[in-house]
Amino acid sequence: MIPDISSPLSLPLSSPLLAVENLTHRFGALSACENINLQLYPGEVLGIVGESGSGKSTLLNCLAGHLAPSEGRVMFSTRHEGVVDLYKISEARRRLLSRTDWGFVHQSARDGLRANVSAGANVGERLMAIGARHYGNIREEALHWLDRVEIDANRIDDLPRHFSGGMQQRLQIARNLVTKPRLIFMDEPTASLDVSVQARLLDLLRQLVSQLHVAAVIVTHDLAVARLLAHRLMVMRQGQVVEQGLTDQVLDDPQHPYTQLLVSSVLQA
Ligand SMILES: Nc1ncnc2c1ncn2[C@@H]1O[C@H](COP(=O)(O)OP(=O)(O)OP(=O)(O)O)[C@@H](O)[C@H]1O
Repeated sequence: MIPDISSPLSLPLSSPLLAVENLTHRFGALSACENINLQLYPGEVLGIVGESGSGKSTLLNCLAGHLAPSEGRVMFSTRHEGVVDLYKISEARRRLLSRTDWGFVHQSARDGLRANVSAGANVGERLMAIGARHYGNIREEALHWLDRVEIDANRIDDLPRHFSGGMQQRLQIARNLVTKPRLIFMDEPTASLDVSVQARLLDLLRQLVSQLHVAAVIVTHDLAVARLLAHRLMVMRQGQVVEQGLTDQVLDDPQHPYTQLLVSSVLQA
């Protein structure tokens, strides 16, 4: 039988892009996340959900190379150099990987954009950081990405602060995708937006992730966001993973009492 390579279920046929082994991070005596194991395959979207303080952002920061775990390893399959242990390579190599192989979309555009340079420069400078030098090509590529995130070409020279919240998030996405990463981390990418703006951004994210076959780890407290974007879900509580599985399975037939509570509280809202 020919395997269906379009299905996320067939992804484990390739090797993982990211493999996390027994990861723990402590802040003093507090275990913010504990003994986490996960694998993420190319093109797969993993949602991490849980209430405030459950350890989602700590885990995301450990995965994205921002925060060294107290224990355990984060193995990443790089484009050119095989599998590396993220915290055994130099800070400079980790920084380069974060520009070439992955991206990070922050909850607040303030953390993910440079406020004092234009929209075009926000996108273009990521290309320059990986060696692009030809001004015409950089501007053309920036225009292409502004178009992909539905920002009008005549806004290319505007500063991000003159954009609406939704446009700023779309610009942040363009800035991240311009270097064609294979993995993108997102920390509550829609949480700061109005509901109608959220819907448009979610639709765009869903399209881009699937068209570009980019893997993603998305942290959200919003189960509707998780349902729309994630193939697989991990539910965290007090630093531990209490349940994981395919998104529809976890949300439609939650097994752990905590997940049942999360799902039922949304239904009641
Ligand atoms: N820099 C820090 N120093 C000390 N404790 C921290 C630090 N960052 C987070 N914590 C603690 O670690 C635990 C997990 O926090 P974390 O921010 O990862 O949770 P979260 O699920 O992302 O929450 P939220 O949804 O509110 O962002 C919390 O108890 C938090 O108070």
